[in-house]
Amino acid sequence: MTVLVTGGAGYIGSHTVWSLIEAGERVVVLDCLSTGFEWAVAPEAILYKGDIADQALLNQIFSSHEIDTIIHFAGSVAVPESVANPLKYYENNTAKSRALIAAAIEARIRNFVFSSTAAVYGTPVSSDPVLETAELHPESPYGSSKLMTEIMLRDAAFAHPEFNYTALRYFNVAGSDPKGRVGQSTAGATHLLKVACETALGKRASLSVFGTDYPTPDGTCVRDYIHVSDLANAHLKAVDRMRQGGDSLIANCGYGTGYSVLEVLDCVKRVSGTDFTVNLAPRRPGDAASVVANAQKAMSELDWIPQHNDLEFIVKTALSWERTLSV
Ligand SMILES: NC(=O)c1ccc[n+]([C@@H]2O[C@H](COP(=O)([O-])OP(=O)(O)OC[C@H]3O[C@@H](n4cnc5c(N)ncnc54)[C@H](O)[C@@H]3O)[C@@H](O)[C@H]2O)c1
Ligand SMILES: O=c1ccn([C@@H]2O[C@H](COP(=O)(O)OP(=O)(O)O[C@H]3O[C@H](CO)[C@@H](O)[C@H](O)[C@H]3O)[C@@H](O)[C@H]2O)c(=O)[nH]1
Repeated sequence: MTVLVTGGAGYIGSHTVWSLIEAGERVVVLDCLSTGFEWAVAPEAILYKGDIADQALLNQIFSSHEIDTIIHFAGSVAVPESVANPLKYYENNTAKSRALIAAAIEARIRNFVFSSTAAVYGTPVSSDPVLETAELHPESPYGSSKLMTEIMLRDAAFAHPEFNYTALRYFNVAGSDPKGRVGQSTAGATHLLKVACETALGKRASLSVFGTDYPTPDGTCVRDYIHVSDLANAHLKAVDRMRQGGDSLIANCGYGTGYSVLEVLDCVKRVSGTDFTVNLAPRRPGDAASVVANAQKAMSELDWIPQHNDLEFIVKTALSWERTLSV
């Protein structure tokens, strides 16, 4: 049995590929390297450079390897970019996922794990950690593009009972491999923790806080930051569960603790020992005020036990990876 990892040269995908290899899995990666890196793919994995919607390439992969599971990370990931260029997101995240799901069903692949997101919730009505059953109100084209894929998976799994999926709704993924092999490497990132680490190390002159008038304790947006290695491990648990006959599942992946933008910046300043310049700026379109996970379902259904629920550890690993990158 072999696992096909789309987007396995990217940030979360490359960490998951390393975890799969360490668990003794055979791994094939499909990645067009638009934001990923060939060097990030564990050497034991076989890399196909190409697009997830390339039917001929998918047929070649399916006929050359005994794929029983697809973990589908490939996609476009930046909320502000999705506001500026929504059709890119509906194409790369929704339309191309449809093509991949269709090919998987055609090839009788049984298990499909999908990278979904907390962005499907928008700002939850209640300030309590959000459950999977909460109403879904994405506030950006990115969130909508991911929700549409979840809906396709739900309907496809209903129509094809032999096809099962797990949609993991990631909260804000951060940090890097504690063994130092991979980390978040794409230049021009918009993610808060990555931008803050770049600023702390002098790669950017300053950082802007987008919005200080949100209905949150300090007026800045609140997010649930999860260490990338814990998230990678949740995928392995999802694969195990599906192989043992577990049916389709949607589960949050976060820690259940919210940090405001200012709290994150304080932590980066403390850990790095740098007092970098922070500018207060207007709100960024597409941002939800506050979203924090209730991850009980992932813990009970997947038997997922997070190991790195500690913002300082997340920041330390993110900083140590950032130091290895020249730009
Ligand atoms: N980073 C986060 O905080 C976060 C949170 C929630 C969900 N996600 C989801 O997790 C997944 C991985 O995100 P990431 O942060 O690792 O991003 P990333 O940009 O580092 O990785 C995406 C990978 O997919 C590849 N790719 C993109 N489009 C492709 C295509 N059409 N065909 C083949 N390969 C393609 C890229 O080259 C890259 O290697 C995404 O689907 C993203 O939406 C990320
Ligand atoms: O320079 C910056 C960058 C970000 N922020 C703020 O920090 C918060 C977090 O932003 P960011 O790190 O960009 O994450 P999100 O917009 O919450 O989206 C991330 O988290 C989602 C899950 O919650 C994923 O689906 C997305 O792929 C991923 O980009 C938001 O309030 C931003 O406005 C700033 O104030 N300044």
